[in-house]
Amino acid sequence: MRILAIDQGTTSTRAVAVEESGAAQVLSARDHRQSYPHPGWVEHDPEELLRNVAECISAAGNDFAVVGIDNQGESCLAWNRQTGEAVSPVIVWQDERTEGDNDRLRATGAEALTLERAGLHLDPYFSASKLGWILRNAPEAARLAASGQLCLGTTDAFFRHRLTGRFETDVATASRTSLMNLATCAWDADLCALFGVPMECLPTITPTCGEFGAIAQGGLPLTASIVDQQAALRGQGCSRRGDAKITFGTGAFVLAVAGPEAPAAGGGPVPTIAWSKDGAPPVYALEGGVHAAAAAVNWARGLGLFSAWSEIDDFARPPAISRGIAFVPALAGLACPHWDRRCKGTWMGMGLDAEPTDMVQAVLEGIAFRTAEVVRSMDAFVPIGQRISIDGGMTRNPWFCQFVADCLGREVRISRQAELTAVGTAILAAEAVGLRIEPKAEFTLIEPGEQPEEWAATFQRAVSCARSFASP
Ligand SMILES: O=P(O)(O)OC[C@H](O)CO
Repeated sequence: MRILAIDQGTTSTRAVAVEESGAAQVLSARDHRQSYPHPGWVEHDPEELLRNVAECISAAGNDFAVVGIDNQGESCLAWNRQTGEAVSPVIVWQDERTEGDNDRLRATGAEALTLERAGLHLDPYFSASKLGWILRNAPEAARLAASGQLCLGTTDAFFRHRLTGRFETDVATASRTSLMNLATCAWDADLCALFGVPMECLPTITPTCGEFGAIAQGGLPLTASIVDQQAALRGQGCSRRGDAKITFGTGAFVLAVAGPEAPAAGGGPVPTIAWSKDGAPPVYALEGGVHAAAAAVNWARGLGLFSAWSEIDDFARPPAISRGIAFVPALAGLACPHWDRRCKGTWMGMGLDAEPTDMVQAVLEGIAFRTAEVVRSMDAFVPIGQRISIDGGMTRNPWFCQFVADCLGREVRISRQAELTAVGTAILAAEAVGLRIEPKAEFTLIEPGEQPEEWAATFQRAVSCARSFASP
């Protein structure tokens, strides 16, 4: 028995075959274009994403029991209900164009409503203000809305509509929009009105696994649909309250299982749905992200600060922070727990002796310090276990993993199992039809080393300086 997982992330789309043993093999992978049409705007071409998904499914063949698909979270778009044709670009989760809209809503006191109902504060990260923006700025979307022919949704709903003919989204992805009531798991009329999103344009909310129809090309049944971060949480085997994982991808996302009750919404870490099965109450999670992780490292490489990855998996000099050099990786704003969009990436403390290597070392350290800051902020809502599972491309860097463990003051566990996001998606897809995938529990454990307390304090000072530079 093999399950096909389609991992549609921020930078690429991959088809992964997952065996009963959890063994995962990447069958095909396609990158897509990132567009930055204005400062702070990030877009994808919906047809390119869909083509990549369809090509990945075709290339994989038909020798699978079922298919699951995971998506890039809050990224969203508008399309024509009749033709399925997109009438807006995909506005990506990193996009900041609705910062002013969110500020204006905050000034009216609307954040009390979003926190109470969706568990989310006002921020361009979540889909709602982006969908409202599309309706106000894409004339074709407004025309279709007037004639009852507009679909608004996250990328998963677009793929599912075009692939299976069913206009549906899953409850975990819906919990990232700020339009869904976190307690009832239904679209909320007041939230929709607040953001100017007509409720009738939104997809039907389904559990994360179930019978979601057959994929038009090839006829394989789609039985799971979920946000990639939640899929990774499942793939890491996190199931008890406090079990947590960090995926170091484009961004670094910490998710912790909260259990059958939604964690309190405080405007720092974000309560969210982890997954749900038909008929059963959902499992909640708590999330906090560092919005530029591998994106920051790639950016540093693009600047010419290093060329080969092997150059940054060990450093001759002691940590940059111990030498007074810090980098705040706020290249896409400073997310949890600050939610300060104006703050930008900032190096501090360099003298004439500073070298490119010091700057990259500070970038890696900054990502680790920020991640530890996120975990600390989550601890107050859901006590996080003493062992945290980590995955993602950056975990191939042993120096970085040790530094993360030191900053967290916790043991980190790196699975030898590859492709955990796809594995999590496949586990859910299999469960929907009564099949089981049981990955082997083989890990590398890294014990935390002692880290002088003043390093975290120095980093916090750097964060404060970066924030006050942005908003004096
Ligand atoms: O596609 P990734 O792996 O960068 O993850 C994106 C997150 O789900 C955004 O919240």
